[in-house]
Amino acid sequence: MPIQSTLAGSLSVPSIPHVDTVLQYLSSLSPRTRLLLVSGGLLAFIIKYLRVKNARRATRGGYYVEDLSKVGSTSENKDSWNTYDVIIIGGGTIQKVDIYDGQDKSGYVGTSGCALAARLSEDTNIRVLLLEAGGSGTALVESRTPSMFGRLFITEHVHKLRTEPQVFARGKTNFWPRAKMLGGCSSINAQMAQYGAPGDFDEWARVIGDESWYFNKYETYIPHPDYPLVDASARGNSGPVRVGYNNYVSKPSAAFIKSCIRVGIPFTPDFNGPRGTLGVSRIMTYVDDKYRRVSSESAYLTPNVLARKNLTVATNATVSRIIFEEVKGEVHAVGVEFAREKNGQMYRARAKRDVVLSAGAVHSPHILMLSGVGPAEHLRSHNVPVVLDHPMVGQNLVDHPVVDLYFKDKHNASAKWMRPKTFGDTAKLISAMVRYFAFGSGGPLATNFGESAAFVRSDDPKLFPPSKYPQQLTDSTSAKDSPDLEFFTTPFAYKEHGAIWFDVHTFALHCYLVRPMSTGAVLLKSNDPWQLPSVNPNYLQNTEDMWKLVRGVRALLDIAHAEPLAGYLDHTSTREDLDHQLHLKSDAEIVELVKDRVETVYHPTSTCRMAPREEGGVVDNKLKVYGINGLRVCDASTFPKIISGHTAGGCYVIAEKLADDMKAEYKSTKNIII
Ligand SMILES: Cc1cc2nc3c(=O)[nH]c(=O)nc-3n(C[C@H](O)[C@H](O)[C@H](O)COP(=O)(O)OP(=O)(O)OC[C@H]3O[C@@H](n4cnc5c(N)ncnc54)[C@H](O)[C@@H]3O)c2cc1C
Repeated sequence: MPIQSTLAGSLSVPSIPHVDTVLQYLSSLSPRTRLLLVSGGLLAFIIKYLRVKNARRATRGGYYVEDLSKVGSTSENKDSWNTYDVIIIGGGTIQKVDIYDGQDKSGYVGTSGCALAARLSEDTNIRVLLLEAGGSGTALVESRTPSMFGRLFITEHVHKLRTEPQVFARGKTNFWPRAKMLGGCSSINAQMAQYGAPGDFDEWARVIGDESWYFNKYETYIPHPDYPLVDASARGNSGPVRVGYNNYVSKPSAAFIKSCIRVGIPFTPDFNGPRGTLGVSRIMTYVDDKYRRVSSESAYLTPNVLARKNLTVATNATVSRIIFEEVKGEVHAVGVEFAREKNGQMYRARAKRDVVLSAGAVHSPHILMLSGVGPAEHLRSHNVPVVLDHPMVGQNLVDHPVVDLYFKDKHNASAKWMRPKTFGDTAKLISAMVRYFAFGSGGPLATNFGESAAFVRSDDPKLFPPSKYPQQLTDSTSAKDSPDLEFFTTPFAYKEHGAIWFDVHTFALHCYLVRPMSTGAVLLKSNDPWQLPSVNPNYLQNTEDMWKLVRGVRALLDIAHAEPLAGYLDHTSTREDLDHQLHLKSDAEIVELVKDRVETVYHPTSTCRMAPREEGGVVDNKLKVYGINGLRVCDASTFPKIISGHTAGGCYVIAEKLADDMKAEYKSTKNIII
C-alpha cells in the first residue's frame, strides 16, 4: 500500500549554534507563522525524544550483537570459524494459528527470518545465528506507531530499489522500498492482516505435490466490541503474532463498507475465517492491545527468546556470499561471509547443518546469484564464478500492481493534518500525539491507513454483468471462491508513495490485482554485493492484467458514487487531478489512466519458487535448494504462486512450517554434513 505517512516535513528546527539568527528570523515573522514554527519544532523534539527512548529500550540488555567479531572470524581457515548449526540470512517475517477447518488451535505465523530463528532455537540442541543487514525495527518509533511507517521509506532503514523501466506502463521506473531491519517488511508494512484465500494454500500443496502445505494460521486475535461477528473460537489463542481491530477507522472508510454492500459485494465478518476471503469488511491489523505495530521482531524476538544461549542475533551484518565446498562430488553450503559495510572487515561463520536464506523476494535470489547459484550465462556476464547453473533463480518475479483513485473529501475531515501546514493542523497533530503516546489510548495515529477492504472476482456477474463486460478473461484465481481483485481505502490521497499529498482534503480508493499473470525477474547489476540488483516486475505485460484492473477501476467508481460513501465525496469537483468525473470516461481512457498510475503494492514473491524442478522450481517441499546440500530458502521468494491478498501471512506460514520440518529432521538424523 503506497503510503509515506505523517509527520514528515515542516518539523526541522535550526541548530543551536545559530540561535541569534533564529531569534532574529522568528521576530520578523507574523505571530501565527511563529506559533506554527515553534509547534513544529516541538513536534520534532517529541519525535526525536521518542526515538531515543525506544532505541534505548530496544538495546537495553544487549539483546543484539553489534560487534561482528563476536560472531564471525576474519580468518580464511574454516577450522577457526565460529560454528552454528543453522545460519539464517535476513531477519524478516512468520506466525501460527489454527487452520481453516478449525482443528489445530495452537498454531503459528511470522516475516520469515525472525520467526524461524525463534522457533528453531526452542530446541536447545540447535545453535542458531541470525544475521540481519539492518538494525532493530522495534527501536524505531516510526515502525512501532501504526501510522508512521511511510516516514521510513526514504531512510537508511530501507533498501531503496527502483524497478527497471516498465515498458508496458509508460516506461516508468517505480520506487520499490524493502525494509532493512529486524522484522523485515513486517516492520514497515501497512499491517493489513489478511492471509490470502484458502484456495491459495491448496494450490501450493498441489504445485509441490505435498499435502502438508495446507494453510496454518497463527495469531492471537484480540476481541473487539465493534466486531462481535468475528468467530474468535475459530482462531488461535496462543500464537505470538497478535491481530485485531485496534486500528483507527475514518468515517468514509466505514461508509465504503455500506456502499460496497449496495453495489452487490457481501459483508464478511472476517477475511480470514472459514468462509474464505471474498466480501467487504474492515481490515484487521497486526496490532497489539497498546496500539503498537506487531512485527515478526516484536512477536518472536521477545526478551525470553533472546536470552536463549543457543540463539545469536547480529545486526548490521550484511551477507555478501554463501560459501560452498565440494565433498565427494556434491556441493554443500558450509558458511557465509558478511560485513558491516562496503570495504569493511569481512567475517566468516560456519553452518554445520543449514544456511537458510530469509532475505526476501529480492535479496534471496540476489545473494544466491552473487554466490554463484543462478542462470550460468548471466552469472558469467558479471564475472561471478558459477557454482551451479540454476536458470530459474530470480525468475518468476510476481508483484501485485495497484491503481489509486483520488477524490475530494466534502467534509474536509481527511487525515491531511498529519502533515501540518496550518496552526489548526499542528494542534490536531499534537493532540493526537498526546493521546497516543502519553495516554496510550490509540486514536488517529493508530490508523494503518488501509482501513477497509473488499475482495472480489473480475468475473462476478453482479459487479460485471456480461451484457456490459462481454470479454471472457482467463481465470487466474486459485479457486472458485478466491478473488483476483482487492479494493481498499485510505483516509487521504497521495502520490509517489506518500511523498506528494494534495492541497485539498482527499479520500482515496485503491484497486489491486491479486492474481496477476505478468511475471518479471530479479537479476544482477554487477557482482558487487553492495549494489542493489535489477528488479523488473513487468507490470501489465499480460494485457488481461490490464483489463482486470480496468474492471476494478469501474467497480470502484460505482462504489464511490453509491451512498453512503458518495455523501462524503465532492462529486461536483471537475479538477483534472481528481477522479470525480472518471466514470464518464471511455475504457480506452481508463486504460491510459491505469498505465499512468500503476504502482507496486509492495508484495513481490516467487523468485525462488517451491515447485518441481522441471516446472521452474528452485526449492523442494522442504525449501531445500535443488542440487545443493545444506542450503534452504524461507521467505516470500518461495511462494509457488502469489497469494490472493496480503503476503506477510504467507511468510509467517512458511517459516513456522519450515521450523517444524527442520526440527523433526534434525532429531531423526545425526547426519551433519561437514
Ligand atoms: C510498504 C509495505 C507495505 C506492506 N503492506 C502489507 C500489509 O499490509 N499486509 C501484509 O500482509 N503484507 C504487507 N507487505 C508485504 C509483507 O510485509 C512482505 O511480503 C513480507 O514481510 C516479506 O517477508 P520476507 O520474510 O519474505 O522478507 P522481508 O520481510 O523483506 O525480510 C528480508 C530481510 O532480509 C534482510 N536482508 C536482505 N539482504 C540481506 C543480506 N545480504 N544480509 C543480511 N540480511 C539481509 C533485509 O534487511 C530484511 O530485513 C508490505 C510490504 C511493504 C514493503
